Amino acid sequence: MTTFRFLWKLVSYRKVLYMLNALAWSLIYLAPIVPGLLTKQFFDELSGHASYTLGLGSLLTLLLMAALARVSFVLFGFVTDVQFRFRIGALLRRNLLRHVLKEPGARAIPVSPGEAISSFRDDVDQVEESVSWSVDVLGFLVFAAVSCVLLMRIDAQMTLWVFLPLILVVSAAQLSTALLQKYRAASREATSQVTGAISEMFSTVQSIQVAGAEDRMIRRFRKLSDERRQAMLKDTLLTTSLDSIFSNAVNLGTGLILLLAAESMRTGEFTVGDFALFVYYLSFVTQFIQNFGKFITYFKVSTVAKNRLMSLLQGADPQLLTEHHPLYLRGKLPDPQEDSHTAGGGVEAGRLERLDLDGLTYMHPETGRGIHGVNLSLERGSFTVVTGRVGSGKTTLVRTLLGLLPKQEGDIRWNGRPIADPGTHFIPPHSAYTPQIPRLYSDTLRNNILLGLNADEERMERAIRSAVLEDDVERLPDGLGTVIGPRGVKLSGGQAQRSAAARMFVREAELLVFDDLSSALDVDTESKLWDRLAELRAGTTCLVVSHRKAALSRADRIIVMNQGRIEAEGTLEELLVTSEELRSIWYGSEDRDSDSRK
Ligand SMILES: Nc1ncnc2c1ncn2[C@@H]1O[C@H](COP(=O)(O)OP(=O)(O)OP(=O)(O)O)[C@@H](O)[C@H]1O
Repeated sequence: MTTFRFLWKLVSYRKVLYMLNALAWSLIYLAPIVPGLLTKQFFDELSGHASYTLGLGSLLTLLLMAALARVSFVLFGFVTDVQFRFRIGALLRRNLLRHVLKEPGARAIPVSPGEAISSFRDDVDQVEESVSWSVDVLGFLVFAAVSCVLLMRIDAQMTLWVFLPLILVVSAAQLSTALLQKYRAASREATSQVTGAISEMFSTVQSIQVAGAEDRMIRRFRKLSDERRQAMLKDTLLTTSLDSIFSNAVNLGTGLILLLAAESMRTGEFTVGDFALFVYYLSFVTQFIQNFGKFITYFKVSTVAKNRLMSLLQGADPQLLTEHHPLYLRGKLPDPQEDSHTAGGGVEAGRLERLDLDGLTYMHPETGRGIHGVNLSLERGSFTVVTGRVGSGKTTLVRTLLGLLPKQEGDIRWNGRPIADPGTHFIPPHSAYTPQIPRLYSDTLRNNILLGLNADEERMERAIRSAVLEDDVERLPDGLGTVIGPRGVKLSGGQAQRSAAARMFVREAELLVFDDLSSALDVDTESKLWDRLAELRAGTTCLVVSHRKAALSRADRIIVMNQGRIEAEGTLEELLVTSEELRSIWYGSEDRDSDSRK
């Protein structure tokens, strides 16, 4: 999508507002025409060259009225500008955020969160700036046309000198386009690298301290900051140089006019009023030429911003970014649940009888590893354990099933019905999931478990009991109302995992998917958790990634993964006889389990 088309789509989002804004700024730019003519009249009257007289009082009144009119236009212009800018910026951010939220969870953004935030903030601002300045160009061109006609009628040759700098400015800006884009892209990239590094450092303070890596982190941060300084310097230097070209070209024009005017005035062809009009308009032309130059710069820079925003779409249709949607700036917001249902392609509640995976394939593009041709069937109420060595593809399998990674081949069928978009289907009440590393927020434990769900106390208590969390809740200073710190740092690893399990249980979904839930639990707690799950949620289908005996010994069926494929499957008894891989996991697990008990 070209930058012009991209900006045009944004303009057409609020056409009327844009036109009002353009009208306001055209009037602001046109307004100096009147005081210019009045000033000419004033001087012509004084020097006796006026063809008619208005009188000093009338002239002053008219000048005052012109000034008041301009002030009102400026106020109106600022109101329309702010309203318009806010709306197109909000639309861009809304569309981008919607896309990010709809992307398969594990690949939501292609950059670090810090870099994405910097794009949401700076790139959108840049685009806003460019659209906003476009109305100035319109106003300026109208002013240029009107003042050109007026001045041409007085002295055509001199008029040329007034407008010559404009041609110089446009040519200079055009010539430096490629370089400016390159420098701006580099400075934006360097800024995102720094923002990304700050966000990574803040989120991994503990790991940095434990690894004693403070000095190395600071060195890396210093290097990134240095690179940013250099990139910003080049960018600012070029932008400032362009600015100075713009203003000096205009100063040159002024000098030439003064020389020419002096000559013409001596010969008597040029009145003092004409001179005043030229000088008066020239000051505005100077300001407008600079603004025009700014617009050209912003337009070029917005190409860089547009490309960066598009890269966050990860190959999706670029039109998504400028699609027109309501912003709900006034009144009641629509129910988000309803919205996601209609947008998500239909989430019909449905009791799970049978889930089938047929030839499911996902290879991580970065490593070419993942899962290949996985076939699997889960019956209602079954407890299936996926096991295998580190890196055998267990997590990739459950993430692809849930639509957190986009499947590349294969079919998923829910009660025999193909699921086209797993990402919108495998959510509560169909399924709930606990990832390997639970994500908790700096809020109360209750809010972390509910995440906005409207569940009654009884349901909450059931979830907490299923997750074997009741004793921990009792010991917390404010029970469920205890704030658990950023990313749940006030909880132990096991408590965090069981809180994430409670979050899953409270959703009372048909299918529960656990990815290595029990890795921070002791054997007794884990056993209790599986027992309670069986007792409190009979009929729930469970898919569990684990290598631990507590889970393996309860499994109706075990799937053994090796290098992204299913190597063996069956009951524990069968596999202990037939699968070498399972035997090594089972007996290895014995050592690990006894270690964890020590
Ligand atoms: N985000 C990623 N990008 C690139 N390759 C990945 C990514 N995640 C996993 N892989 C690769 O895919 C393969 C399967 O990884 P996966 O995480 O599914 O294994 P796993 O069996 O769950 O391992 P673990 O027991 O350590 O969780 C591995 O070879 C891994 O290197």
